[in-house]
Amino acid sequence: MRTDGKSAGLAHEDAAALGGGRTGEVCAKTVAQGNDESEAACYNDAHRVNDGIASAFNWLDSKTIVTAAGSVSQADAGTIVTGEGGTTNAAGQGMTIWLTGLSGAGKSTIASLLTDRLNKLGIAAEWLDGDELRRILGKGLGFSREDRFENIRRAVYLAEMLNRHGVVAVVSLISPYTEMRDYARQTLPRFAEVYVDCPLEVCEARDVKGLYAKARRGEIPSFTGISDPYEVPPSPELTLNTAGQTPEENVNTLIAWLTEHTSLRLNK
Ligand SMILES: Nc1ncnc2c1ncn2[C@@H]1O[C@H](COP(=O)(O)OS(=O)(=O)O)[C@@H](OP(=O)(O)O)[C@H]1O
Ligand SMILES: Nc1ncnc2c1ncn2[C@@H]1O[C@H](COP(=O)(O)OP(=O)(O)O)[C@@H](O)[C@H]1O
Repeated sequence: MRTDGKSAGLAHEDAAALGGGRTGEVCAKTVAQGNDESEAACYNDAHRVNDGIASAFNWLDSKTIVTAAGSVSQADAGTIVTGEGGTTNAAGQGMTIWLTGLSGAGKSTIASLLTDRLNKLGIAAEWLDGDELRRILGKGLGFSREDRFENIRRAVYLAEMLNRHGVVAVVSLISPYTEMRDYARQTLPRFAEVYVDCPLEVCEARDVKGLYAKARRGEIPSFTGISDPYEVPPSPELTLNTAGQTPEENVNTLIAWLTEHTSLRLNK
């Protein structure tokens, strides 16, 4: 895939090159073997990747020129842009809201609600979730420190691409190491680290996916909080306590923070 800003499209093989599930080698094989059902699944996965990334390009304003060669040029910063979904962003509003915390802390719940709220407020926002990213783009990645870092690198790559076109990226990844989150902070243009704080005992009692029980039985090695570290962020932009508050209260706190500290137009 081109990363020089000259190409606005993502071809099927580009999605595959990102390393996603059936979009990689397996796809090449199934397509070659002419297996219709698997082939359709491959293309669906590739298109999901395409949709996620290409949605960044839905927010280009009316002054944006899309050339026959597929290159784009963005109009002046501050212009209101309208996408198919009816959301609007001003160029230069792209930022990343990075939710970090233990499994079961509430990252996905908050990220999903926040993305919805932003979209309803007319802000183009995309949710990049750990589980989903790993399913589509995480081919071969486990949970060693190196693999987690690679996972974060891929998420940062996508977030940067979305940000470049004014889209707010809402990222929910455990991202357990300070070094990894600092990499994201240094790489992304506008970045807010949100610590989704919940005591391990509460996460374990929730055990949304039954993974803590498995980890305690020794069936999942290197499980964050049980047999692998989680480094509490030393200075996040915001901490949300999910043990004592509802998801809606947490999202209201986040929206209030964004209103005060960013240029997002949230008072509509
Ligand atoms: N060993 C181990 N440790 C932690 N989590 C595990 C593990 N194995 C599987 N899972 C499931 O994978 C989800 C975490 O993926 P992430 O991509 O967010 O992790 S990381 O940022 O790369 O550390 C995590 O999802 P969430 O519960 O939504 O956080 C778990 O469902
Ligand atoms: N304030 C809160 N914020 C987020 N989730 C909460 C909150 N209070 C209770 N929960 C519950 O905790 C669970 C969190 O699960 P999830 O969002 O998948 O966590 P994570 O993505 O961090 O693994 C959900 O069942 C959710 O309903």
